[in-house]
Amino acid sequence: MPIVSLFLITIFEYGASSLLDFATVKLRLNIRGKLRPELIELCSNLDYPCIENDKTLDLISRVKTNPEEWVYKVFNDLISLTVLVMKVGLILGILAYNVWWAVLIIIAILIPFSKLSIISGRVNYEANRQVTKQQRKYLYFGKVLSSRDYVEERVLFQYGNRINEMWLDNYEIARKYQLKVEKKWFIRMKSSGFMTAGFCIIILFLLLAPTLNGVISIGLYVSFIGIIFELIDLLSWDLTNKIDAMTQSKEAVKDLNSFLELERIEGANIKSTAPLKFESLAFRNVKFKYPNGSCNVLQDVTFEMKAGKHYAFVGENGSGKTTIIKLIIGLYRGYEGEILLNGKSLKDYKLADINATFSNVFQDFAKYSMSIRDNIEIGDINAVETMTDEKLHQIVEDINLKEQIEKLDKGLDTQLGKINESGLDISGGQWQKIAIARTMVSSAPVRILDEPTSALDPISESEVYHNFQRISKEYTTIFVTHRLASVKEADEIFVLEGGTIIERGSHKELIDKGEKYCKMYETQKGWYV
Ligand SMILES: Nc1ncnc2c1ncn2[C@@H]1O[C@H](COP(=O)(O)OP(=O)(O)OP(=O)(O)O)[C@@H](O)[C@H]1O
Repeated sequence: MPIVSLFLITIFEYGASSLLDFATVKLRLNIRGKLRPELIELCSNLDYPCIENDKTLDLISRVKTNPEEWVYKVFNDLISLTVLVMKVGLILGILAYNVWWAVLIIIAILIPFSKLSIISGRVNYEANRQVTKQQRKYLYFGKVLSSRDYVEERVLFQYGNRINEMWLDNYEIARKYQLKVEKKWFIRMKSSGFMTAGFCIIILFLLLAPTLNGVISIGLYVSFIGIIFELIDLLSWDLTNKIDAMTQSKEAVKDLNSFLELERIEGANIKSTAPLKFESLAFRNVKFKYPNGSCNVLQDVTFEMKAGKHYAFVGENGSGKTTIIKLIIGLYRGYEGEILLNGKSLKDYKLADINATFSNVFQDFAKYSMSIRDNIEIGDINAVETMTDEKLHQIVEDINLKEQIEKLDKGLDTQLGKINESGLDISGGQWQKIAIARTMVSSAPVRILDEPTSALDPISESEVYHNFQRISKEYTTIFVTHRLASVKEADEIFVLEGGTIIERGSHKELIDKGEKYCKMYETQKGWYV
């Protein structure tokens, strides 16, 4: 019987541990499969100011680094802690049955040490938070040193050593901080372990007297020695360690909750399929300060735009042109004053409606490592299925890219960027033309181009402008530009300075006025004469 039992137990032990390994792998994969896609979707719905905020960025980066590990750890730590508590409880129970006062002493020691472990877990996770902050910096410098986006300047300026130093500085701060916290943690844990061991040994000494007096038998005393040493092992390291790990996991889950509570945009990633009929857009005494900024970058901005007209914002660097565009397309809602779309506050519109009303090309437009076709089609995400080659060919002709695309073996299906092996690397100006094409493909009634032709050669620039204006006749257009020659045709030009509109009118009116705009225009004209 004993041999058969031993055999069965061995088989069970082996089978159970293999089963547990399998279940663990499956659980991990399941958590990953559920959590990752949801996190990615939640990230893409984040309100724009959240993405610009330093603290939120750190939170996102912590949450995105192995979130499934933390969730799995909480589950795993909870099970191991339960097993440990049961073990300790059983040993204490045996001890209590024989010498109840020893158990009271042990419990009295356990309470402060458990608290210490909880504090230590929090400190450790806080260290993790600090390290992520530093990590974001050194990862950035690492990217500057290795990414191909920086390669030309890296070679030209030979700044490798300097950036390497910056990388090392930030890396060292993170490393030293972590080391300091881990040292403290080790000393704290070890000393509490030694103290627990000390107290347990004192109990053994105290039990000597009743043993010598015959109250406790020698056999029982010997088994107490075994039990107490087992307890020392569990209490001095395992239990405190587990409580610490559990607290860290709890903090990570708190982070996950804070991430879930971040402000999100209802209906982000959705574009209304039926764009609004655009009638007017008005700014009334709009003042605006960036969430992380110290002062207003827009001061009492007031203007009105009507459907079918062409408008332009001009002004020096930093005067607030792009900020106005960001407010128009609903990226920020924390402004003073009023922004009215068709007479109704912009804040009362769903983002899906705003998205369908405005299409724009930003100065720092994105370069997608996808085919030329996909790069253009995402400009009207609702019409991807119905987009015809004819329409796409017309657009590439309008942006002066037809000839170059025709020379490519795969034409519109040529992959751009470097993530594909056969990806084509195109020039800055060509990327810019593709970004402009995204606006042209869109059915939004208002088209915004923010500094759209900075990388274009003069011939392309004039052709793109000419074509853009020709095909945008029934649209309302808003240009932000430094090239004043390109805004001559605009119905109304707004001249910005220090976040305020200082002049407005047609090109002719502003030239006749002879003030800021006129001076800027004359200066630019002087370059060519
Ligand atoms: N995300 C931001 N957070 C804080 N301040 C910002 C942010 N973006 C811009 N600013 C500040 O707002 C002011 C206006 O910037 P904006 O980009 O609107 O100027 P701009 O007229 O478009 O300039 P440019 O002609 O150089 O493109 C600047 O002083 C800038 O430093």
